[in-house]
Amino acid sequence: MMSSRFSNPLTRVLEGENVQMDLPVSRLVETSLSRGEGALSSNGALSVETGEYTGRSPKDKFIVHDSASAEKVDWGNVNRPISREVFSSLFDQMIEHLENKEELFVTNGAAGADASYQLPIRVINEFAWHNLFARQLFLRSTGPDRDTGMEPFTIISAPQFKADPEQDGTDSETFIILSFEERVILIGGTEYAGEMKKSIFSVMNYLLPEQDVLPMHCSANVGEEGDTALFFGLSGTGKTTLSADPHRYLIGDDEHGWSDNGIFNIEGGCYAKCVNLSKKKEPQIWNAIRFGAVLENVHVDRTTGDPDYTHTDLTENTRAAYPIDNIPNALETSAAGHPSTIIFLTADAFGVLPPISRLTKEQAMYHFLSGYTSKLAGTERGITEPEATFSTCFGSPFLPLDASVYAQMLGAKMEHHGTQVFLVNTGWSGGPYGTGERINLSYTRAMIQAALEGDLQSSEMTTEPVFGLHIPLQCPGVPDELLQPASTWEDKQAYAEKAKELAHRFENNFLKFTNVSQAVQDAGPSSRTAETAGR
Ligand SMILES: Nc1ncnc2c1ncn2[C@@H]1O[C@H](COP(=O)(O)OP(=O)(O)O)[C@@H](O)[C@H]1O
Ligand SMILES: C=C(OP(=O)(O)O)C(=O)O
Ligand SMILES: [Mn+2]
Repeated sequence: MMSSRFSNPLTRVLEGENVQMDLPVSRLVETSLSRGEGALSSNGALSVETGEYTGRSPKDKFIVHDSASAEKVDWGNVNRPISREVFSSLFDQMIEHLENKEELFVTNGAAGADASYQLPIRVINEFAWHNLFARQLFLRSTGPDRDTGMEPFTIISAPQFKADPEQDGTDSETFIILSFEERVILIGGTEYAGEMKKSIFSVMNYLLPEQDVLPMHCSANVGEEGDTALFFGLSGTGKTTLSADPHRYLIGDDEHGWSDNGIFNIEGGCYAKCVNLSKKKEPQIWNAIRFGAVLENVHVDRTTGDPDYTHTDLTENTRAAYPIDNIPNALETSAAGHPSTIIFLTADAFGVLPPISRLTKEQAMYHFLSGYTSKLAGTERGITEPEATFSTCFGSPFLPLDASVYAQMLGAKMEHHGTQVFLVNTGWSGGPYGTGERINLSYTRAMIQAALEGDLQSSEMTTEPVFGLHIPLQCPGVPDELLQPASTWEDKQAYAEKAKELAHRFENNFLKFTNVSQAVQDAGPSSRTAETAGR
């Protein structure tokens, strides 16, 4: 197996007397509490605060530029190169930092529920609650029969270690650095636990395509008939919420692989947004937050210990992390057959996309490449209100390779398996963000149910003129007028203008895709049509 010049200091750290290896959940909770890292809330979950960083720091994320990555990575604003020297110096400093700690917490886990594609991972933390998070979010002990002899990918997360940008060559005191050559991820300066989860996702996005498996930023569930559904979407668009469906079996809430055998979950837990969480609207998630779960930056009443999900005083990006089996109908195998339906979730802050529309094969490719949505407040540093963005494959912050790699794989698989695709707007309607309203969750659920149960197949469709989207005239449980975006806007002229503006954005964004067939290019909106419609 690979022997790296870094493995020795790592082995030294792991053999240190300060290491607490693979503590069970109850001990990790106890230890977090006794170290004063958090408090128990009345539902039994451990509640913690992460200080200044309450969302991801994409601008502080780097990939080491080395012989392994040089030719493979799609370098740019998302995948920013950093030298081996910078990595190696930070690595050495972090090792020293860890060796000086009174206690260290190490969890051995894995990513990828399908044994053929499983990656062993090891997480080294200075905080017990981070180790609890890792234990709950990643796949748990792989067991001796799964011991492939593969060197684990190691996360070293030491938020109290802060870089000195002048000396260390980072952009700030915070850094997330992935080295594919050394199979190490360094995280310093930030306590937001989502960095650990999403950096392993980036690793899987790098490794799986080599094995002919498509990694996907999507949730997944399966119905009684074995009908698998995937829900792609950028953060906050509803992957976790909509995949927790009492009528279907949950496979995973955020990251999956699609191989020739079907789909499998990459993780062992869920990471739900909690803002305005209500027992009535989201009972599965509400009930999943209990002992062993971690509440991150949720306001907890000091007297009663009750979480108050309406508070956003620390951040809008409040989170709950829990093992997937806290959801009653989670599938034990974490795997299912080839998807029959794919749903692209978009939170449209312009308020012009229909709440549900059916996509042709070409439109599906067009929208997958475009990845139009809004960044919602709080998930990334600096985002305070919904901001329109195009995020290729609905997950560009996590894709080390050129987007076309993933898009081509998806196209081929959808074609081969005859997967039907819908675009679902879980964002605004009746006007843009600020004027319109967020589409009611119960309506979104009804539309998705209809799509999955085949009720929209026979429904009559109308073609919306600007984006060429096919909108059902009717959907059980949803008022007809809500289905047609133009009819939800009082000011029709304003609607036409906004639609045109969004169409322009789509067109401008798509200019970068030069290698795409004419049919796919033609499947996008036409701002010329929009001009006519606006007159
Ligand atoms: N129509 C809707 N569809 C889905 N989610 C909605 C809708 N309206 C409001 N929400 C809220 O948006 C958030 C979606 O977050 P989540 O499911 O965690 O997203 P993701 O998993 O994609 O990051 C939840 O807080 C949910 O309550
Ligand atoms: C955890 C994140 O995303 P998601 O909501 O998609 O899980 C994130 O973007 O930090
Ligand atoms: Mn989620």
